[in-house]
Amino acid sequence: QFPRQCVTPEGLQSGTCCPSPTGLPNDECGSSTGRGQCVSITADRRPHGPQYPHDGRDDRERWPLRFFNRTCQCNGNFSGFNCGRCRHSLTGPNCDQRVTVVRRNVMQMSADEKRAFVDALDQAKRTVHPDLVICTRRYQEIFGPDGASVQFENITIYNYFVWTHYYSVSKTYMGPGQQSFGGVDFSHEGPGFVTWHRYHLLQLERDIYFKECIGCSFPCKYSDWALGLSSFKKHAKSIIKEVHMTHTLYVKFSEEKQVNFTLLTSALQCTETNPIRRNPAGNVARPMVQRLPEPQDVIDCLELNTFDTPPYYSTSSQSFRNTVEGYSAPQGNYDPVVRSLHNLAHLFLNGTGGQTHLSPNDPIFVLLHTFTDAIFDEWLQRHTAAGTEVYPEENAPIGHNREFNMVPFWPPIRNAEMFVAAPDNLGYTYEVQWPTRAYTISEIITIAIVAVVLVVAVVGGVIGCAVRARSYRSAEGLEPLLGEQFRRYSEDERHASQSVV
Ligand SMILES: O=C1C=c2cc(C(=O)O)[nH]c2=CC1=O
Repeated sequence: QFPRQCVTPEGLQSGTCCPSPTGLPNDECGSSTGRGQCVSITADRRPHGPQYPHDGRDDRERWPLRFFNRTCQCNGNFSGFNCGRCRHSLTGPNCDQRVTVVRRNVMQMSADEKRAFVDALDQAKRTVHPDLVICTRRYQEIFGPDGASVQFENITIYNYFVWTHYYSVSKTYMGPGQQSFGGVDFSHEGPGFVTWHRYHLLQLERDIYFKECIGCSFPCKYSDWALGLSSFKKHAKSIIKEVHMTHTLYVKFSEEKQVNFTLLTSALQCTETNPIRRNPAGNVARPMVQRLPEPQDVIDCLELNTFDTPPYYSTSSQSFRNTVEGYSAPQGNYDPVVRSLHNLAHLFLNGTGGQTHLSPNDPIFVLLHTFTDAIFDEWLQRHTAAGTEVYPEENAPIGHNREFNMVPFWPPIRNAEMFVAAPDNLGYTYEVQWPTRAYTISEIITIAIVAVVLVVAVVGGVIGCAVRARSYRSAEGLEPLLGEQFRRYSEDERHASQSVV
């Protein structure tokens, strides 16, 4: 997960990763054209949350300081490890043209559109990442046995997407003969969950966009996993088939026991014959996960006002983040036996997609997480003003994830993409029909009573008016309008009707 140009023995020893986007000398971070400059990284030094009782044992803490302490800081609309790219939603040589893609429901796409989506993922599975390589060992061993053969590997674009998730959830290696620590992972069960995964999808979208399709776009697609089991059964086969990538259905990084070795990835040992497994609704040992979330669950979760709550963990109650992640009931109350929303959708798949260290191997992950992100997007629109930071820095909780996210958009590394701001600057929008809340029994009774009262009042009023009009007409009808017999008001009546000033 580092730029290929930076992982030379000299580059690692210098601690500086500031490549030039043009390849020209004296142009680190595109400084000659004002794109960016090479700066020292300041990582957040506040203590980790209590869920992670270690300090300095894991390369991922205060990322990426273990590897590099100087990187590019890009100016204005520029972005990327060398400031050679544009920020999300911008394109063109000067990064001043806005592009917005629409992330659509895969079930509403034509056969040709679906094929194009699957083909793009398939290409991504087979195309070596143009810029990034992965680090296959822990830092102590990064220079190799001879001190000069650095331990990095090429990886394809899709497998890089799998890898970043895998790396983020890996246990902390505590040393030979000691049990690895798995009490937290670095991308789930904490405030960074939705933002980490948002960036994860953006990264795939942008890598495919740049590699495959310069000048066009590759928006992620979603599938609505909150249909409930009965609707899902109607659509499930096609949902699952949509992303059936025939020649690439194998699992990378499959060995969880890797945590006991210093080798980080078993991909190197893993053959491409290890198939992706799916058995939706098939976990008979755990009936609770044989169902899918319901539309009402999404409605309830979107009503929670607070983004996250203490202890900023999988035990938080009344936290939108913990609820959409699926460790709380959809109404927000934490219950250790509950699995809902995103977690339930994963576990429902009952196979590769249900195991955190494997799940992105199954490309249905993209559809599942794009819908999770759509819920986050809707929550932001309903609960924050445009431009609001979900956590302004001074209010940011010190949860375990806050300290060491794997991607630099959340502390520790500050750059323009760090905070999740208004959705309109991310370059995509969603096309989702959000379910609306069904009325409760008491609301239905109240509405019925009010309706009956109104009807009675209106009907009564109409009848009353009609009767009065009739009697008036019958009385008046007897009198000529302008005849001698025209009825006069009595003197008393006339006085009574005069206003007193
Ligand atoms: O891939 C994932 C698999 C998960 C399983 C659970 C669970 O609640 O047991 N949660 C998961 C999150 C994932 O991202």
